Amino acid sequence: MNMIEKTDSQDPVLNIEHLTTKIKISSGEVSVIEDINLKLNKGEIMVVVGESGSGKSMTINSIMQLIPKKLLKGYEGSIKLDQSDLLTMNDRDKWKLRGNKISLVTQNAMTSLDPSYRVGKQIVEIILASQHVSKADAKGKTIDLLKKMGIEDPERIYQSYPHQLSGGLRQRVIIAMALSCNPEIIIADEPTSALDPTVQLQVLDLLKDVNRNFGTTILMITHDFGVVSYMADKVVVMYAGQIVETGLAKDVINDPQHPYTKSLLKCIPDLKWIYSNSNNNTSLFNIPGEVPDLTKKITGCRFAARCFKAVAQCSQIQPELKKVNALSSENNMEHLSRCIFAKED
Ligand SMILES: Nc1ncnc2c1ncn2[C@@H]1O[C@H](COP(=O)(O)OP(=O)(O)OP(=O)(O)O)[C@@H](O)[C@H]1O
Repeated sequence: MNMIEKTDSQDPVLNIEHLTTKIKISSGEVSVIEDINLKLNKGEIMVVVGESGSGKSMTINSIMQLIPKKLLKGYEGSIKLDQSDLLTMNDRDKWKLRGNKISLVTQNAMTSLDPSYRVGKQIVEIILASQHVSKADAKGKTIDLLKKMGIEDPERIYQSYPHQLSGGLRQRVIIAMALSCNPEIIIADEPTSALDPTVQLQVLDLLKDVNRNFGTTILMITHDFGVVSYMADKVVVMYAGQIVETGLAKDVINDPQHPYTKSLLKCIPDLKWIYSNSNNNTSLFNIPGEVPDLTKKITGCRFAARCFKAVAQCSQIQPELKKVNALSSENNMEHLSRCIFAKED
């Protein structure tokens, strides 16, 4: 029986429930992400933010099923794409569903492009593999996509090799490539972190255009809250493998409840140009200490050792995610925080 079911437009495009991913380590196993819940509706931009080691890549690699077999111990929970659970379907259905629905945009365009082929040919190959079109139509579609990515001379870029392009142009090509199989979701893994600041903004703008013009749902990961405030409809703040705060981006930015979120917000040099009503401190700030080693036992809140608000109770009891009083009542997105001091609904 084919496991791929039809989508109801009301259903989330991606629905992750209680996802825990365990990997093998020399002393046994460790949960690198724990009890992750994410719900993405069509056309939304969700940004997952956190420092290095917070579990962003493991979340994306779990969705993309990219964790090497020799490292993976197992998954718990579900990852539903259009109602079908990637974790319970057979490999053939899984690759077909994933291949047709999700495209990945990575931070280093050079690793996604084959240096020995002209970029146009690489996009044409993807179109020919995913759609029943002629070679001439695939070329026409590629030129059209390059044009839609804001590339002024698409014929020249089509004929170029990856190393002949600037970082920004390469990232535009990668986004064109990601769109070439008409995905419902683009997963963007730190798509701008290898670029100059001015080019970063152009690529973020391009992703916003893609979201608006193609209706593509975007799940992005970043360590930079500036990117969250510029891009996100919804935000998920991760720390040490857990979600510590989530909600509509404007609620979380204007009324952060978790001390980790507050600290990340303080790390942004200047938010005012984006949120004119923001009262955030504009001085540069670093969070002292490091994300804990997950292979060691942690009692209590995982952020307690670095938290400016911690009390004795914080290192004794692990807090649950609890619903806080959201600023906005629109949308069905709850504002949740994993802190005993979060103001309850
Ligand atoms: N190959 C691995 N072996 C052991 N532990 C790993 C491995 N890869 C990741 N981890 C652990 O999994 C946890 C989550 O890491 P992950 O790479 O998802 O974080 P991240 O937020 O994506 O960080 P970065 O921004 O540096 O990629 C961390 O505790 C990390 O040490």
